[in-house]
Amino acid sequence: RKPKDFPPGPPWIPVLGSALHVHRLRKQTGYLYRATAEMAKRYGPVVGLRVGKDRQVVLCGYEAIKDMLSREEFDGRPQGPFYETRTWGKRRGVLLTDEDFWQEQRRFVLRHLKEFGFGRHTMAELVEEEAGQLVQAFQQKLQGSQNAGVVMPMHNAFGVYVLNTLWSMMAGIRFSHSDLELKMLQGLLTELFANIDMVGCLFSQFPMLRFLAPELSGYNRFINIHQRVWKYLKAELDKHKATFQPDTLRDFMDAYLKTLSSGQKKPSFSESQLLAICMDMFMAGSETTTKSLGFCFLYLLLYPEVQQRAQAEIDAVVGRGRLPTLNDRPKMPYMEAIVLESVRMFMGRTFSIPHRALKDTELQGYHIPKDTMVICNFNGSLMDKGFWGDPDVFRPDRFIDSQGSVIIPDQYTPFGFGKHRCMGETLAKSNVFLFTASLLQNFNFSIPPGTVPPSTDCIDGVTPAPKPFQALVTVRAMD
Ligand code: HEM
Repeated sequence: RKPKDFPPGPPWIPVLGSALHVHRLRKQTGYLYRATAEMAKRYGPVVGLRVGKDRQVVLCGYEAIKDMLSREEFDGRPQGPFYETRTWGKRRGVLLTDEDFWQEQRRFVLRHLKEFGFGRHTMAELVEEEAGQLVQAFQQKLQGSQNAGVVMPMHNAFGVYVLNTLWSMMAGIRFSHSDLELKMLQGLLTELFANIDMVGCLFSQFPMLRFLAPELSGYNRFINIHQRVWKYLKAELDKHKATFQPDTLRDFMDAYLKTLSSGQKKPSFSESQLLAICMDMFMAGSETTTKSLGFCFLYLLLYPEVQQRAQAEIDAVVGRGRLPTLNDRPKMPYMEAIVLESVRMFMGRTFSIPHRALKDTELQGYHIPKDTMVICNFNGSLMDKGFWGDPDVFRPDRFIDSQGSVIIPDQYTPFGFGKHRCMGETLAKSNVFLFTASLLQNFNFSIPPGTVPPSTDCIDGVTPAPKPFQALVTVRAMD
């Protein structure tokens, strides 16, 4: 039964709730974010659904999103098999935990990552090092091609470089580009992200399917992928334990191990929690930034004039004699605006991580019972025609005011806000900025001759991915 004064939405039928309606709309529109945006046109910016066992409220307008994200009673994260199976039956990590447990762990992660890289100076060194490696790898691929250039896939060109900036802080590791196991794990994660949604998946909404159809419902694959990531991280943790010295902390893993052995640790600290944090960072950190970069280069191909303006800014501020650094960033508003626009194009096609009402409450005049899942469809804020005017156009200028400075409107919410705000925003933006600026300084990117322009359609999933595309990469002439 629909609770009294619950937000309006499609009818609920026994067992399935509104699942069939959502499924049909998703098929028609191609994407879950579009299906719920369509519902918002009919029912308003706060849509109430039931999908299998889950009571969900989807927010599609900026006012409703702001209202929810800034209120503590919505700071819960969903509970249930989907959110617990990934950490073997107990809620662990920082991405999908809540209340005191999450607060203690979030505080610890932020404090110690600052020490090992989130601090301005170290982060700059790590990101600059990786950007340099990325440029070198492109130079090697182009060696001998003279002016003709090389056609190469661009949608997935950044995975290992992005992961390295984060993993140097977490576990002191820089992965090699020939690390086949890592490539395999990244491939599995991309596959996993394409087969589940932010709001769950078949076996989380209909938990009986775990037993009735474990293969068909994706349950077995979900377990298998998590087991492999877990095993990989556990092997690294074992290496750390074997070489751990409490007086010389090398990275975040060491800092956590020291707390575990201190005898004064709070009950939320455990070895499996350390592994869960690593898994969360591995998942939250690499897929998001890599895909933002994918969208960035997709649009740079489609909007060559944006690429040329960025190159003119890079030449004026940095020149060609050295690579760009994060210190150049304040003097490069157009490049900064490209970062903001790329992340808008990425997150405008998806949702926030789901929240959960911690008690019976109200939102925008509707009753929200305790334990309802509440999720923001960022399409409603980042692609709102009424606000942005031409949301589908890649136009970095929308973030630059008449004085030439960067302005970020409140409506720009891709990292969320409130207490669960993204923990990796600074790192993600630094990566997108420096990887893009370094590549544009040295190369031109264009649509390969004789091919059609790449599609801006994406692959649906937890985070949207650009469809595979290729670019003709040529060395920029020194003039
Ligand atoms: C372009 C890249 C990224 C985008 C667009 C993004 C976006 C988001 C969003 C929307 C949330 C949810 C906020 C909420 O629930 O209210 C989030 C949470 C989170 N992000 Fe990111 N993120 C990015 C990169 C990263 C990176 C690089 C890391 C790792 C360092 C990271 C770690 C996290 C964590 C741990 C959370 C959970 C925070 C919490 O619940 O307390 N993210 N992110």
